[in-house]
Amino acid sequence: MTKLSVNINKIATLRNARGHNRPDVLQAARDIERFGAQGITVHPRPDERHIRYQDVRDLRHVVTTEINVEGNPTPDFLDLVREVRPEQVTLVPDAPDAITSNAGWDTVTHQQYLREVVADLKSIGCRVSIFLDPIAELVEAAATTGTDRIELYTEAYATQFLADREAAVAPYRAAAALAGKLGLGVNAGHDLDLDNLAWLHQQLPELDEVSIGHALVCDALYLGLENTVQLYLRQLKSMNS
Ligand SMILES: CC(=O)[C@@H](O)[C@H](O)COP(=O)(O)O
Ligand SMILES: NCC(=O)COP(=O)(O)O
Repeated sequence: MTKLSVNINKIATLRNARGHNRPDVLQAARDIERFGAQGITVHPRPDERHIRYQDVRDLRHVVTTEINVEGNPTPDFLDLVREVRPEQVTLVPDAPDAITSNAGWDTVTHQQYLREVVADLKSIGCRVSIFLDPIAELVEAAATTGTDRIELYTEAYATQFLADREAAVAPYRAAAALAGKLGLGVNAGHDLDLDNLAWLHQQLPELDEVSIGHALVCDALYLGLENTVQLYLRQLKSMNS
């Protein structure tokens, strides 16, 4: 079964635009779970332009499924996850000023560093996932760090999907199969939407979880949050049920 973890960053972006508490990020998380999502993802950035560190602390008392906290393991980030102890931490090598995540880890170059971070996070009970591009040597190097999972960075898939869905998915299918052989779980995320999700899901039987935020929140403006969450869940049903 492939789980849907909804990234609520963009709900916080809207809230922050006015400085009050509308929309209420914690209530949104509760509702998203009630609508059927199996997890809540947040990616607090150093400038706290959307999810704030305090939101992550508060979510710990609200989320009953799983919290997935994404980010670059800076000292502040590591202090936060040590305090909150989310079910999953996804390591993303983004620069402080990145508009959004724009690269995966070079797990070959940063193998030793990642090994230390992974061990630290696993020692406090977090499942760890490493965000990377679908390249065999990156998957192999990730496996040596002790990580539980990888998260395949799907921006390239999403960009190519409409022109050639088979070419778009081929490297992801190979990377997921390799990860499975190496004993790693497989997550995926970035720019997934109602058009491209079902094909990725059908082609990657190893897929444990997708985290989706930007497109899902955009769709919710037109379709409503409950309906939207259920439409995304439906894309993940074909091989699950
Ligand atoms: C790792 C990843 O792909 C997501 O976390 C994405 O970067 C969302 O972050 P933003 O909401 O800041 O764009
Ligand atoms: N890990 C990916 C994520 O959380 C959401 O990415 P996006 O759907 O906002 O592009």
